[in-house]
Amino acid sequence: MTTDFKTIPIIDISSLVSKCDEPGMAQDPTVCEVVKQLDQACREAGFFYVRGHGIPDSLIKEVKSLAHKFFHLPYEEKLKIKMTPAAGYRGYQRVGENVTKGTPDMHEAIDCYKEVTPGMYGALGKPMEGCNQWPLNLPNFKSLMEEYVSLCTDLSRKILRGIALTLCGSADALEGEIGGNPFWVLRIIGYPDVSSVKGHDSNENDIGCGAHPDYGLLTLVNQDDDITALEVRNMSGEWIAAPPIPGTFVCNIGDMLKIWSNGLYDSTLHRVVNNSPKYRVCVAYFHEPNFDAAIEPSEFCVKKTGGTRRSGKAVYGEHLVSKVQTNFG
Ligand SMILES: N=C(N)NCCCC[C@H](N)C(=O)O
Ligand SMILES: O=C(O)CCC(=O)C(=O)O
Ligand SMILES: [Fe+2]
Repeated sequence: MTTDFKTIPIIDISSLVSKCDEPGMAQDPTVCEVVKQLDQACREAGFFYVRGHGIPDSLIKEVKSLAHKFFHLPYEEKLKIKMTPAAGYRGYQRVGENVTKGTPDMHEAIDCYKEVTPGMYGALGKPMEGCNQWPLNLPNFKSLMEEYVSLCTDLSRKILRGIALTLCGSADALEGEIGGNPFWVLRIIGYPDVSSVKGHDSNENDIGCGAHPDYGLLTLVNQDDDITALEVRNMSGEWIAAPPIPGTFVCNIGDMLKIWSNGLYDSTLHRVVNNSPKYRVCVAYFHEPNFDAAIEPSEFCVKKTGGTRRSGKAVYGEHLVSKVQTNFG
């Protein structure tokens, strides 16, 4: 459960990032301080900013700048990498094609997933089988995004070692069968500016992305620097802004970590409203469990939360496929 938080905490994770693979790191006072702050943020908001994460600012900026370049291409060009079920739901989706709770979202996006080869996970993985579709005439797009994914994967692994430490005293508890071979999702998202969305009298279409939780373990949001559009719902239902803070990622807990923590951490609802006169991009990296992991409340967290299991088992891949299939009608 979240609380009535009014702001989203900022955590400097530099000591966790530099020491999380050292033996004895669990006793290091600076690591313990980061871990304590992570725990508090995850309990109270399920959302936090990280600084001191070690991913170069130049790369973070370049990723957004290439995203802007792609979305500025003519529509026919973008359609060359159109997302289809046959392509494993990978590729470009136009504005309004993604649907949240029955309402079309006012965003366009490229969805990318870790590769799933034919037969890799049997029937479970079949809908996601395929290779990513990259823009053909932005030659460095693929290599830049792949480098970005690899750094985000490593950073998420480090943050999850801190979270595992606070939840059960052992840094590798979310590795192995849970997340030792993590699946990932990258969404490169563009939100039209307010004038192009509210072209006519209706304003029911002004939601860039409707209220939703994320699906996996941990999300890293890299958003445009000058527009506040992401909003997070607190316990009373108020929408708390998550404005861009240069040099940081916004991080949030997904459904699988909610289950594993037995609800101690919530996969907090959030939405995107771009009321700005500028086009906004966001590149969201989703760090997920192993595709075929069966996630259930961990013993430590059941004890911490009073002894009652608040959830049954969920297979991550099934959860993802059911979400993806309803996202596109
Ligand atoms: N992989 C993630 N988390 N994607 C988030 C997309 C959120 C919107 C989607 N239509 C939904 O309803 O979930
Ligand atoms: O655009 C953003 O800031 C967040 C996007 C988001 O929540 C998502 O794609 O899951
Ligand atoms: Fe999200």
